[in-house]
Amino acid sequence: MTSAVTVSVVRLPHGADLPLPSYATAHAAGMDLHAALEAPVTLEPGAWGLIPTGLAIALPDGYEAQVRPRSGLAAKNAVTVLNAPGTIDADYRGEVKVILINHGQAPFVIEHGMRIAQMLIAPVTRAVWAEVADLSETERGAGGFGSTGTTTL
Ligand SMILES: O=c1ccn([C@H]2C[C@H](O)[C@@H](COP(=O)(O)OP(=O)(O)OP(=O)(O)O)O2)c(=O)[nH]1
Ligand SMILES: [Mg+2]
Repeated sequence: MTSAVTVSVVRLPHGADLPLPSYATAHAAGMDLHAALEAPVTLEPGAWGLIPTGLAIALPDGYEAQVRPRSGLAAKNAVTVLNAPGTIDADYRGEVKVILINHGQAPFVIEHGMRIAQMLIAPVTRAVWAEVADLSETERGAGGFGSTGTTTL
């Protein structure tokens, strides 16, 4: 059994009729987020929008929530999360919103209750700096951005 953390949640009035996000299968990593809309929203080709979920949450200290695309929307409609993965900070108390972009060639209509993205809860590691004059040497060194080539052989 995967461990679970308790996340406080408030359902805002415009999402009061929607179910809380839930895991679609026994071992799903993400909970699907629903659009909480007073009226349908149309994203024209190339357009993006901030889509409300009707939820405000309080994560435990040491955790974040990540807002990620749903592959079905991407594969079928070229609709994805513009800032993926979106970051929800543990100290954020505003409404969770999803920045959706329509990369497709047809308008995409978002209806109230539509499952538009998924949210993962993940532990956060914070860093402290150790400023030094030189970094340790490695085989890679400063090579990057394709320095190892692109062929499989
Ligand atoms: O997809 C997202 C991304 C962010 N947020 C909320 C929660 C997050 O804690 C807050 C700030 O997000 P971020 O740090 O990514 O945005 P910013 O542009 O740096 O804004 P800020 O200056 O408020 O940190 O906005 C969302 O609701 N959805
Ligand atoms: Mg920020």
